[in-house]
Amino acid sequence: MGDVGDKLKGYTVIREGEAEILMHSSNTVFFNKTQVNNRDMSIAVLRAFISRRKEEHASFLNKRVKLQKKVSEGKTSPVEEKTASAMEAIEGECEMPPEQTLNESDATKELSDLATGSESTQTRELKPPKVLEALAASGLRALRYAREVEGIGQIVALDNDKTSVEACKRNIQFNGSLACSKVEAHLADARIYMLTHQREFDVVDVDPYGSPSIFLDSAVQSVADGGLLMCTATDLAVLCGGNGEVCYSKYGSYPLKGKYCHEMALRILLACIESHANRYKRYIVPVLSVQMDFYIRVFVRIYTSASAMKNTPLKLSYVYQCVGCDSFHLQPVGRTVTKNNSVKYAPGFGPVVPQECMDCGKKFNMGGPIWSAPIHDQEWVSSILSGVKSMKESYPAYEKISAVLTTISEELPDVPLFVSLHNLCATLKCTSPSAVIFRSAVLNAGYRISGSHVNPLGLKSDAPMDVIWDIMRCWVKAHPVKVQPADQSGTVILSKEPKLQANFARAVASLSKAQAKKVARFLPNPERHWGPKVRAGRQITSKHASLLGLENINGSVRHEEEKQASPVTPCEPEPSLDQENDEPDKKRPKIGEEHATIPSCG
Ligand SMILES: C[S@@+](CC[C@H](N)C(=O)[O-])C[C@H]1O[C@@H](n2cnc3c(N)ncnc32)[C@H](O)[C@@H]1O
Ligand SMILES: [Zn+2]
Repeated sequence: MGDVGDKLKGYTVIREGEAEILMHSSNTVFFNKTQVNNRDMSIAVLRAFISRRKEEHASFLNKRVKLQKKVSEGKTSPVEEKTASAMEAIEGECEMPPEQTLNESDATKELSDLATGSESTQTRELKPPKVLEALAASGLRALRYAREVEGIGQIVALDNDKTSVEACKRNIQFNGSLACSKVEAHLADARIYMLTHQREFDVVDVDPYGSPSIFLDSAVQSVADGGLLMCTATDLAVLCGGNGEVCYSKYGSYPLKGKYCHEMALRILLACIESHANRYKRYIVPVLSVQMDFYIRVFVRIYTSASAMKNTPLKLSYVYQCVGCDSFHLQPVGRTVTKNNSVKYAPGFGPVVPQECMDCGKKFNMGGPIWSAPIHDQEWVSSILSGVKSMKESYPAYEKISAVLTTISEELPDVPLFVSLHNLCATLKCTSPSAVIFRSAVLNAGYRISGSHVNPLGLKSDAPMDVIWDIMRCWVKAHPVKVQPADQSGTVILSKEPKLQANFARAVASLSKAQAKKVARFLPNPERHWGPKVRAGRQITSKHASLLGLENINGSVRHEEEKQASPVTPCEPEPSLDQENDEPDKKRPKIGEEHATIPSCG
């Protein structure tokens, strides 16, 4: 007992979910308790992945039995024969990637799926999923996966920091025999490890300090076919347009400042992962993409198919955003042309906008390319949400993650980005209609509308911008504004007569389901300073203190290091919570109109 007591001297035990870690008072290994939301959400997705994988495997076996029956009866078409032999080759663990054993042009999607299913779905026996936690720090996440996710297989936890790996090993021991049998920790550079373990992991988790960009190329190669890549980015200031060139150099896309910048950040990250995957004839299918607290996190499945990869340009778009009125328009990167039953790929027609904004006459900034296809799979979202609700007690961050998932479940899946009601009103300098009234006018005009999980004031709609402005013109007719200078965007917009007569009568569907059921959608932070932590081992400066709060840095400020660059540049959170009648925001400076240097989100 004395020995154990001595060994634990200077440590405190931190418990999250089922796992416990030892944290030394010197706190040299990274730990941020605010990431409980991130870890809970990942556990929820992992659970859904495991059950989905079982269903897919059962369906694969079923289809294969049917196909084999057809083969033995000699009733197969040429495509089915090829599929059957491809499946045999897969079972015989041939070296060739499955998609190369098929003639891609004539194999039907379903049959090709049968032949190219994930390695684990290809064999009779479904092995428990192997997980890589590429940037593990204390190992808390890996330990929670091991202890809380039923049916999980081996978990490899990596870190390139010796102290972190030692702490991780100690924590594995501390969590008992189950943890010891499932989790192993290694000192390694994650990039090299992933590159030398190609397609080996059913799940790869990348949770870095700041940007994941340097890990993406090897991460997409390390995921098995049909496997899941989970990836965090905390560099929101970069992704949200604080420094467009840096974003371009890291992610290959230009961000735009605006109320939708957090959703744009998610879409930039997805486009970037897709571009790395494409290099290896792979492509992504997003399952869930979330912005929470001070970071974004995406969950995507990765598949291999040279033919499916040709669809990538159809899933990407540039974004034209007006510098005057913030109207935005998507410019697809590619398109398809169908001729005599054959599909050909071509560059997108453009530009989709004239030189001057059709609404206010100002110029456009062009951002992107972004991922403009759906960022969530709504079937997955429902099953993750119902899984979370059925195991409420096992999620320490239940309230937060169920609120986020509920809002996501109501997002229009096929509408990228959104308008902000306050922003529209700020442009026109008018009072704001309530969200319910505005939603009603959009619905009454025959369009769809939903909220957005990234912004309580964001409204997603398939209504074109001219319809949105017509609705606002009609609103202003009933709620007049003071005369403004002639060159202002709002004045130009209001000088045109609306083509559409907006109907503001309350529409039945104008309340979101969550609002109707009075389910919380946006929760305040549980504590003050619920934000990012500095890199472990970094000297704390008073700059960090002002960013993170004294509590989060144990009060240890080193004043002489004031000039050192800050590793964290958190993006300001949106201020209001489900407020529908607030005054419009002050307009932010526009890129291209003024020299905006603040790394804010909008
Ligand atoms: C944000 S922390 C990870 C937190 C952890 N995932 C959790 O949930 O608590 C990032 C970790 O990545 C490690 N790291 C940074 N670069 C790395 C690399 N190239 N290879 C492996 N680990 C790396 C750092 O030492 C640090 O411990
Ligand atoms: Zn405009």
